[in-house]
Amino acid sequence: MATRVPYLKMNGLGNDFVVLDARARALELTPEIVAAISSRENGIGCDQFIVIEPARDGGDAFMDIWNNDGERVEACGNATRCIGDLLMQESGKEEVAVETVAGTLRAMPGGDGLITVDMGEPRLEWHQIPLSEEIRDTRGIELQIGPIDAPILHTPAAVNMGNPHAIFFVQDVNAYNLAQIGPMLEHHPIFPERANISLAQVDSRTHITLRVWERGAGLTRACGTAACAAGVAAIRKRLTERIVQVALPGGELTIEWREADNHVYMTGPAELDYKGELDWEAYAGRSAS
Ligand SMILES: N[C@@H](CCC[C@H](N)C(=O)O)C(=O)O
Repeated sequence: MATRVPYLKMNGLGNDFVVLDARARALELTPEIVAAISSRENGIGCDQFIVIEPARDGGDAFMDIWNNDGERVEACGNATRCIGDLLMQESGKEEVAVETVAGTLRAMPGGDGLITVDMGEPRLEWHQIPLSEEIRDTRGIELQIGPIDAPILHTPAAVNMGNPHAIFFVQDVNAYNLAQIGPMLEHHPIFPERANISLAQVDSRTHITLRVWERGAGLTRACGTAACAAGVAAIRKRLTERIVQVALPGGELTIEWREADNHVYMTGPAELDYKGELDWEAYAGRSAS
């Protein structure tokens, strides 16, 4: 008999997730099953695959995160708002602690139906990003693509928000073919764990426009950790104030890097699209063949 596994389809600014709840029943996941369910061609389709597991360290739940290519990752800002919202609704609490491999993140109401997540401290040292060679100043690392004397893109900032990010500050984010250059930069040898690649356009001291090529997922409508990383990079370069609106193709996030605790706070929407059930054996069988 087929095993029907309930799932939720959620999104944060169009960055979409298949969410499974493994708190009551453990699920035997493999990269192949995750990739099969995440496929937009013959699966359910999502940018990231999220599994809610029992808490391991006194929080409200553990969030296991996979990219749609079937690789497990450390962080996802938009999914943290979604799971935080879910856990708050379920428990009636005003604040919840979402555990991830990168640390425990607090989620709370952000006003106007939005959710705020304390994303913790950005990591800025070259070995924390990580980079494959010692670079003292990660506000602009030595990396360029295109001709040596007329590079197309160069000197990105590097920030780790639980996961690795490179941010290229440009005049016009739409002037580049990110689908073409994103994969090259994601796999550049300077990033031993690969990297999420962003193009950031500073519109004013309180507004950034951002496009993101996500490691393991490609072009997405939004990336929460990239918005945090871009905010941090812009503030470090003294291009913006400590609170910025970051506009992504899917909508806007408010990013605040507080001086008081050195933490980055991200505020934005979390949406439940629908509830479904999937046939586990169909995906497990397909991925085995
Ligand atoms: N969409 C996410 C980031 C997901 C992980 C990323 N692709 C990686 O590989 O690090 C977000 O909202 O932060």
